[in-house]
Parts: sequence; structure tokens; C-alpha cells
Amino acid sequence: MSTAVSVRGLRMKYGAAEVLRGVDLEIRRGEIFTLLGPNGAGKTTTIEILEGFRRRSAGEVGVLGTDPEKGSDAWRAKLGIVLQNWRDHGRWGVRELIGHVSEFYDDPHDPDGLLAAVGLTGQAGQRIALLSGGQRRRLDVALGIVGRPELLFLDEPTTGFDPEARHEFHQLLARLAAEDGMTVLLTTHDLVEAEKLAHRTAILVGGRIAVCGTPAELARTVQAPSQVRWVEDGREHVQATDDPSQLAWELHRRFDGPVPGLEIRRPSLEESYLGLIGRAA
Ligand SMILES: Nc1ncnc2c1ncn2[C@@H]1O[C@H](COP(=O)(O)OP(=O)(O)OP(=O)(O)O)[C@@H](O)[C@H]1O
Repeated sequence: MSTAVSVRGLRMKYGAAEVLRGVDLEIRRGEIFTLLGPNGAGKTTTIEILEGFRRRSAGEVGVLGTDPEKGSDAWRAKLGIVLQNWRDHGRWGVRELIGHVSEFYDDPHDPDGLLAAVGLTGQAGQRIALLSGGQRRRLDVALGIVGRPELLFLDEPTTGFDPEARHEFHQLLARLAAEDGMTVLLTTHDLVEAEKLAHRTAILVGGRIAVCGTPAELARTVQAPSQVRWVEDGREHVQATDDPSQLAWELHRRFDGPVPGLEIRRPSLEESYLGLIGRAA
């Protein structure tokens, strides 16, 4: 079976507020998939429904071939779950906790190798309460993958990571997906992170998937028009266009030579994304 997650017409209401209004998603096995969206878009709600922690209001959901509301212990054992706020194990040592959790699984990662992979070898003997925010998140990730899950859910995993830790973390996920065939579903606010890491990304806005695709597809779909500026009759003119070279050429012909004050500005992907979530919200 090549589909890891399949979602059709997913709806979720909290009281009168409809947070998810018909979400459709298909995630393939071995894929790193990011769910992107502004605060309150419903990313955590979606992930919690897929994990089996929350009952949906409507729609069809299959996770590793099972409806999460009917998931058995054997099904749950195939999932790795990293929540935004992990329960508190403050008095445990780092190595001690990973070693302990690894014993619940048949074929766990070696705890010391895993500590090295998430960059916590230096903190192996430290109490968890003394870790920094970023170190704590790395430990959360280690706990999520120690049992070699088939499908790993990560809710905003890199919040609090410094750039080096973020880079190493991306490499670790890419390795686990490529070598172990692990599927990863990760939420983030960060378009640049999604672009670097994910095979595909879906943008959740206003309770629906606004755009879904590879980084190249996303860039094409999300990209806002360029802005062309020039000065004519003593006034500055601005025109949005998908083909700035055509407009520049037309202006050049109209002016019969150089266009006064000509400026062409292509918005960054980040600006285009902000425009998209502003328009769709
Ligand atoms: N248990 C709940 N009861 C009522 N409303 C809730 C509950 N959980 C979430 N919500 C609301 O549902 C909406 C979506 O929340 P959710 O946490 O899924 O969004 P998110 O995209 O993960 O946001 P963030 O990026 O801030 O983590 C928000 O308006 C939130 O206030």
C-alpha cells in the first residue's frame, strides 16, 4: 500500500465554530509532508484527528489503512507522535528516559546513536528539567522516533531550534525518510522550512487546503504578480503583472527609448504566501 494518510471532506466543529471545512489530503508512504498555515488555521486539530486523539465532526480519514477512531494498540505502535507540549519528565535523565521508552518497542533505535543523531550526546546524563527549550524539543523528537515509527507526526517541531539544530534536524528527517521509508507529517508556520524539508506541502487557510504541491509547484501557484513601476507625466505609475518583461517592452516602445524610473519587483515567496493567507482567510 502506497498511501500513508488519506483524508476526504474532513470537518471539525468546536461548538458553533467550524475550524475544518472540508479538508482533503493524500500523503504517500516515505513522503515528508508539511502542513503550513497561520495561527489558528487548524493544523494541530488536523494532526490530533489523524493521531486518534480527537473525534472529527465529519469526513473520511485513513491512517496506515485504519480509521484513527478505531485504531488498535498495534496500529498506535506504528505511529511516532511529538506534541507541541510534551508531558513533563523533568526529574528523569535524558539517556535514562530514552532508554526506558525504547524498551517498549520491538526494534527501537539504539538510544546512544539516537542521542548523537539529535545532537544531545553532551546532555546524556543531564536532568530533563535543566535542558534549554531547543534541547528539550530535540529530546521530544528523539522520543517520537525511538520506536522506528512508520508514520511520524511532528507538531511545530523546530520551534526554539537555533539555525544549526534546525539544519541537523532536517537532515535527520530526510535520512529517516530515505533509509527507513518513514513517512513524516509536520506542521510549521515557516514557509522556508517547508520549502527546504518537504517533498510536498499543503497550506491550510480558512479551514480548507488552499494549495498543495511540491516546492516548485507551490512557488508557481503561490507566487504573486510582479510590480512594474515607472514615471510618466511627472507621476509614478505601478502595475501588477505576471509578465513584467512584456510590460517593460511595451513601455519601452511607448517611450521610444529608456523608460523613466523603471523598476521591476518580483515578490519573495514569503511575501506571496502572506498575501495568499491574507486573501484566503
Ligand atoms: N479544544 C478546543 N475547543 C475549542 N476550540 C478549540 C479547541 N482546540 C482548538 N480550538 C480552536 O480551533 C482553532 C484551530 O486551532 P488549532 O490549534 O488546530 O490551530 P493551529 O493551526 O494548530 O494553530 P497554531 O499555529 O497557533 O498552533 C483555533 O481557533 C482554536 O482556538
